[in-house]
Amino acid sequence: MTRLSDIMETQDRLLFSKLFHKHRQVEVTLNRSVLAWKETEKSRKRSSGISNRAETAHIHALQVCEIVAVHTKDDDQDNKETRRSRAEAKQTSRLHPHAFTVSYIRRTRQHQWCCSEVIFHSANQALSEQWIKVINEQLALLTHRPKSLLVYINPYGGKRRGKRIYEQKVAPLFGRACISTDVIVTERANHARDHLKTEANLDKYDGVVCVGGDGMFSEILHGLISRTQTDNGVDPNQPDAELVPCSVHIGIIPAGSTDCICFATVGTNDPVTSALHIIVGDSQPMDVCSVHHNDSFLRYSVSLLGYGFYGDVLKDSERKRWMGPARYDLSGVKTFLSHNYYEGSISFLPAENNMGDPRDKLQCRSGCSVCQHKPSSKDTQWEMSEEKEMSDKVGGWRTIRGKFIAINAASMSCACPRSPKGLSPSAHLADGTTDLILVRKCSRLDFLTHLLRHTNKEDQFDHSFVEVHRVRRFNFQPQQNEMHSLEDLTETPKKTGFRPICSAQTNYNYQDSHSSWNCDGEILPHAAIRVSVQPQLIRLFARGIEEQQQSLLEDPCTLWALEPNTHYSVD
Ligand SMILES: Nc1ncnc2c1ncn2[C@@H]1O[C@H](COP(=O)(O)OP(=O)(O)OP(=O)(O)O)[C@@H](O)[C@H]1O
Repeated sequence: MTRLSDIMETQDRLLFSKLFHKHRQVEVTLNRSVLAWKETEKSRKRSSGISNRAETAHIHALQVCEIVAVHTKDDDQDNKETRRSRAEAKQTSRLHPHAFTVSYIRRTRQHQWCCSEVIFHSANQALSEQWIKVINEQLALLTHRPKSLLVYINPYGGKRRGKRIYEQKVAPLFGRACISTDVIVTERANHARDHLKTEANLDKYDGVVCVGGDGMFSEILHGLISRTQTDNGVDPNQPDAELVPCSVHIGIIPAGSTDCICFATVGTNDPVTSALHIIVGDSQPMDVCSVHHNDSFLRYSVSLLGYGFYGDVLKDSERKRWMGPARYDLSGVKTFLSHNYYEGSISFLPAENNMGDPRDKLQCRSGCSVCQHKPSSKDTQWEMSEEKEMSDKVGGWRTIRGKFIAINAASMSCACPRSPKGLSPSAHLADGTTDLILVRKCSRLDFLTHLLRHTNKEDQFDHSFVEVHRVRRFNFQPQQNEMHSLEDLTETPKKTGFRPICSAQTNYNYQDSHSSWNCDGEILPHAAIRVSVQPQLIRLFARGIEEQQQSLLEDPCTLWALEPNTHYSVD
């Protein structure tokens, strides 16, 4: 941890002045990293012996990189104050009429951020203007901050509030941070994807922002990746092609009914928090799985690829769209009771041992060390050798044939408010791997126990019928023409009391005998697929989920260690 005092002492002061804040005189210091102010009046009183905590100073500080903007104070800002403080404010304004406002990020709760303000007054106009100029010069050095954004709004996502959310909560913040925007309100599904693919002049923008849910994010993802490959002459139909990373960042303003990608990368679904991550130019790399059937490209996935249980739930729920979000619950129960398993063969290229393990309890957090590991030349050779090996040989591809209730590939934890740990609690956003979870056929009760463990603290992989592998690639080939209900397994069928709602079929055809792949909420048209993780193919305006320390919530400036007899805080 860096101490605030170290930063204050080691970095050269850019500016130091006595200004007024909340009607008190304060000593304000700016250096490259920190803006800090100390109440001089308070410390004078104390040092005159009135308080026995004579040495105590109350220092407020904020990081320059978390300043949103600085500008001349608006006249109506004083109106927010109480009657008494309004009178004091009037007096301060009379004596020190020149003021500037610093807008900055304040952490509230549950990973949420808000935009707060601190106002400094001065009697001297030139001094006030100098402060604005020098702080702006420091902000201009933060070159990773976006200046120009292309925004797509899905007006029909979630509760149809996308446009209002953007106009009321996000646009004013972008305006304050002097970010210019071109806004497109979509007129049909795939409007944003097609516009990005062919028309958008991406050279003009530092980022693309989507206002909507996961479906809308997926449109932006597909449009941007496709455009980048076309511009670089890469054929996305080649399953082994190494895709070119997108140079433009993606921002997500959550306004859908499912906002899992936002939740997984920011830790909360709050439009203001997301807007602030965009403004400060946060950058979170993210792996993307490319999914192929033979030599044709199907889709990209960043969160969950699920065959069997999750595929069946999605397929069934699509028929019940009229029910709204409740359809997922009904289809979940129905699919659980149907208790189908599917036979097939899965081969995969395991990640190297130094890439961690899905059960190591190391969660992917902001600045994750696992995601910062760059593939070594050995890793690369390993990948190159993959086509030669289709055996069970240790160190190369492995093949498992069997009967599975579910096959899931989680490229991130897939945590959401309903399943706080997610499908694979230790999956990483950007380590170049996906966690392949195989749930073999088992009893209903066993499967229920496994499912329930997604909602509590128990290890959902600690079952004899579940195995999990961290992999770089995998292929799935379904067994032809077979589908069973587990009811049919015993030679003399037992009455379990659970009659399948969908009765087991006797006349099989291809469509009915296979499950479907649920690819980030979309059904894939083929069961036989090849999946390749494309490491860090995109970057989001996010920083991953920050570790939350209680002290940090109470006082964001405890980012730095506290000094004895000195209080550091942010208003
Ligand atoms: N103008 C539009 N009209 C109709 N559909 C649109 C429009 N713009 C985008 N879409 C589509 O709407 C779908 C759902 O949007 P979005 O993800 O924003 O909301 P959502 O409520 O989370 O949706 P869902 O829960 O159904 O995934 C997306 O797949 C997107 O392609």
